[in-house]
Parts: sequence; C-alpha cells; structure tokens
Amino acid sequence: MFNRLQYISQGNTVEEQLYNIHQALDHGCDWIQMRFKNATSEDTFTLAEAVKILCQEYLATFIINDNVALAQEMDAEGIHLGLSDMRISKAREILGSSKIIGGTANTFEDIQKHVNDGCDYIGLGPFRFTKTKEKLSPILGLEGYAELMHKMQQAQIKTPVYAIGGIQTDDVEAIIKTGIHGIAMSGLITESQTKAQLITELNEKLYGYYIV
Ligand SMILES: Cc1ncc(COP(=O)(O)OP(=O)(O)O)c(N)n1
Ligand SMILES: Cc1nc(C(=O)O)sc1CCOP(=O)(O)O
Ligand SMILES: [Mg+2]
Repeated sequence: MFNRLQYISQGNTVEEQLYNIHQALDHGCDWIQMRFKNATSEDTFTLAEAVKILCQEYLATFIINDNVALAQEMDAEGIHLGLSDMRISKAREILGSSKIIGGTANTFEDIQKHVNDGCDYIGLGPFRFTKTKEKLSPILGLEGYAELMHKMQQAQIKTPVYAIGGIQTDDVEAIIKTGIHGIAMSGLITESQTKAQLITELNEKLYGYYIV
C-alpha cells in the first residue's frame, strides 16, 4: 500500500530544491516527487543524482515528475505523468511493471484512461486554486472529489487517489472522508517553519493515529 503523504518538490535552483527536499525528508516525509520545472537538463540530472542518494539514505520513495528517460536512467522508483506528458501505457512499456506510474486526472474520463493504461495511482486536482502550478484544470473542490470517488466506486476502480492543489491541514479530514487515499503537497510543506509538527499533524489526520 502506498503511503498517504507525497511531497512535491519546489525550488528554482538545484540548491533550493535539495534544501527543500532534505528538509521534508528530515521532518518525516517518505515520498518525494522531484518536480523541477524550467531547469536545464544538466541541472535536472545533477539534482536527480543527489535526490536519489538522499531518498536511499532516508528510505523514501523517489518519484520523478514528467521525465521518463531520466526516471529510467536514475532507476527511480517511479514517474508522475500529466495529461500533456507521455502516455502512461508508453511509459509502462519503457519502465516495466515494477515501477510506480502516477497520472494526473481532473475528470472521470481521465481516471478511466489512466487506469486502462495501467497507472498505479491517480493525482486528482486541483482541489483549490494554487500558485504552485500554472495552467490549472478546473477546480474540483470537495464536491468534485466526492462525485468522482463515487463514480470510481460504482465502476469498481480501486486505484489509490491523491488529492492535490492548494491543500491546507484543515482540508485533510474532509478530503479523506470522500474515499481519497492520500494527499500530495508542495507549498504548505515548503513554506512551513514548523515542519515536524506539520507533517506529524498531517500524518495523524491521514492515518487516524499518532505516528512518531
Ligand atoms: C501527485 C501529482 N498529481 C498531479 C500532478 C500534476 O502533474 P502534471 O499535470 O503533469 O503537472 P506538472 O506537475 O508536470 O506541472 C503531480 N505532479 N503530482
Ligand atoms: C503540481 C500540481 N498539480 C496540480 C494539479 O491540479 O494537477 S496542483 C499542483 C500544485 C500542488 O502544490 P501546492 O500544494 O503548493 O498547491
Ligand atoms: Mg507533468
């Protein structure tokens, strides 16, 4: 079973990214998605090498955003692909059955397509407006999540779903009640000055018991 909290990395330079990822790992995140937009391929490679070592050290899951070739070269645990990235069936051919492949969805049709293509989890968003990503799909909110989770249940689709987009601590309980498996976050974790407390609180809400 996949863990319930994903940290989506942030930072404009290799150093900022590494600092943020290290902080997240140090304070209890054990799933890192390396998301480094608008970076050179050299910087992206440098960062990926360092993040791979860090994730091994912290026994954390290392997922790469967008770049299937890099995920293959790094032997990362997986890849996250959006609606305008490589199709999941193609990535599966390249990476094989042992790698984790996540896909972004905003509608039930997106979910069906990714599931039919063999994805391992769905990133469903945005929950609300966020500055972290440009060109957001329509906002889903709690009602959108409830409706899509209901449709998945009716269709007997059991693929784990992660909520994403502008999520705050107080949103987590209501999101989980819709049947969503976990949450993926950037801004709240990156900007928190009390990360250990935040991540403990998020995990309590996500797992329903106290995690040290
Ligand atoms: C867990 C998770 N869900 C959704 C996304 C968004 O992916 P995508 O739509 O490809 O957008 P970018 O992240 O590439 O800007 C994600 N990264 N992770
Ligand atoms: C990377 C990403 N994808 C989204 C989607 O809706 O597909 S929202 C998003 C940004 C998540 O960061 P934050 O927690 O700072 O809002
Ligand atoms: Mg993408």
